[in-house]
Amino acid sequence: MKRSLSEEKNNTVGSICKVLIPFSERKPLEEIERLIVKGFRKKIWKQFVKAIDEYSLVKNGDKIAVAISGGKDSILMAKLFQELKRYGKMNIELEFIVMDPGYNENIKKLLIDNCKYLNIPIKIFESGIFRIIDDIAKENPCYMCAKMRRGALYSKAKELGCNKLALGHHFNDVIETTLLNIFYSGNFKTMLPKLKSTNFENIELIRPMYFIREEHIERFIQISGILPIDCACMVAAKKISSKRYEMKELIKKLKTNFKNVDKSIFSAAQNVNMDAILGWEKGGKKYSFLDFYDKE
Ligand SMILES: Nc1ncnc2c1ncn2[C@@H]1O[C@H](COP(=O)(O)OP(=O)(O)OP(=O)(O)O)[C@@H](O)[C@H]1O
Repeated sequence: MKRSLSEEKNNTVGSICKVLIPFSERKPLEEIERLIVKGFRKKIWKQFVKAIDEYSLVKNGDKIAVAISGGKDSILMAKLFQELKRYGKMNIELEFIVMDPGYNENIKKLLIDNCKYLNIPIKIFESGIFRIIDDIAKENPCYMCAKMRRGALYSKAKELGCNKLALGHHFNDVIETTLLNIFYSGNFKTMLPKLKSTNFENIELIRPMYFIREEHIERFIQISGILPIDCACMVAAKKISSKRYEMKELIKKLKTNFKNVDKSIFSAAQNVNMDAILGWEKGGKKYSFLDFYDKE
């Protein structure tokens, strides 16, 4: 029997969805903005600026589409970009884009209300992705959804004349992805801080929250009194998030014995020793250490 999307959501979303309960009423906007550049200067603001500098993510004249899902990460990212424009020396233009995949009314209302309160001028566009995925991608909904979502965001960014698309992935997303790839795909591949789109010319994807830790984002959101969207997926939230959740728990457990284990996982992608690796892929071509063994 075919279940409706709302039934599906009730059945799939549950224990792994972390709901962030605000510590207090929403703080006034000026206080929230001050919190970003003062209270969380070291843990959030400086990390944001560091990623931008270290990986040259933003340049003068950029027009950046800041992708907002309404979750904690992208809400903070939007505010960070506004602060960068306000205080930074860079001359950039910002567009805040929200793709509505078929959110239910309450979720959409919460998203719009949060952005209005935070003075984030969003442009919402509909994609109908949840419905399409529910109909055509029963086997691998998360993969299809992520692909379609990326496509929809790139298209909108291009339509608005942007040369960059910013996503709110953070430090924990990066190391969890690295582990997911090792454990479930048998490859060593991380999430990069920037990449050029192969399908959409002249547009670069950037991840300026690359160094920011999730715990600091959560704390900032809770102190600000914002109630972000959580688990808005209505199709298959549990499938991929449960694996990600597994990685989160594993890292947490490992940290009790070795507190820098997260840093090590992150650094591993910066320190790949090509003299001690069996095989690799570059530009779609596979190589083995044997290809070079007798030539050295
Ligand atoms: N519906 C959407 N509209 C616009 N951008 C989106 C949407 N969904 C995801 N994104 C972008 O992709 C990023 C990663 O998406 P993912 O679903 O993994 O989010 P997340 O880790 O839960 O982060 P967030 O807290 O921002 O939702 C988001 O931070 C956001 O920048």
